[in-house]
Amino acid sequence: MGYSMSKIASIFSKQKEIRLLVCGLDAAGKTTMLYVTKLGEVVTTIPTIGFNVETVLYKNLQIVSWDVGGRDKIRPLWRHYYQDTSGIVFVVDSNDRDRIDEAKVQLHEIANEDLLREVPILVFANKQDLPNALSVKELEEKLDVAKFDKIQRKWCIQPTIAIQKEGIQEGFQWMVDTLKPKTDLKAPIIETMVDSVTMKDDLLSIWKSSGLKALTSKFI
Ligand SMILES: Nc1nc2c(ncn2[C@@H]2O[C@H](COP(=O)(O)OP(=O)(O)OP(=O)(O)O)[C@@H](O)[C@H]2O)c(=O)[nH]1
Ligand SMILES: [Mg+2]
Repeated sequence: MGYSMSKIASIFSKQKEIRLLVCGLDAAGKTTMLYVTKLGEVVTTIPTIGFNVETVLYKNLQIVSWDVGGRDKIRPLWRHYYQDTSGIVFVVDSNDRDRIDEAKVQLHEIANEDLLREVPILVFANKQDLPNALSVKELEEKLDVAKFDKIQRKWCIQPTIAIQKEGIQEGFQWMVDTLKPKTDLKAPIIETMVDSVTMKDDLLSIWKSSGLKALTSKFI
């Protein structure tokens, strides 16, 4: 399935600006996903070293990516990137059974961050091409997503093979469908604010023109 960033961006085109946080343990396939998304191509990656935040900007789509493995000392810095994040994309190496518990801990830690507590969570169950890969059903259990259900948190586990460009677009489509009702909800709130500004202007003009100001100033 070949596609490019513009196709993914068009999924998001009705939204203003979408900021997604892509994270996951090292070697999960985050950089590969970013490049597939950006270029529509699989590139050869080397491990992203240090606190290396990768950002892809395209039209109204902003994807910020970093790995969440280990480095406790720099963890407070991450908060800087949480602001205005609309959704979490958590990439898991489904084949790495030894580190699935570590991935679970990281997923729940990031999901519980104050600024991210209400955003939808898309889990890319990556490397589904490998013979030892955990299935979506198994991952649901291992990652304890039932916890998210309890608090009515929106989540989805999307199987992917990043190196074959499979499943990524479907995952982003879920994200935008999930974010849509939220965006629609905002419209009446904005209108109400505009209404109240208009109302305030109307009241002020009545106030000025009707001599009420002079009248009330006698009593105040
Ligand atoms: N078999 C298989 N390998 C994959 C897949 N996606 C990524 N890889 C490989 O996994 C390795 C790690 O991928 P990266 O994209 O560098 O992983 P990362 O999450 O950015 O890793 P860090 O930068 O270390 O955090 C690379 O050799 C990729 O080619 C996949 O779907 N299947
Ligand atoms: Mg990387």
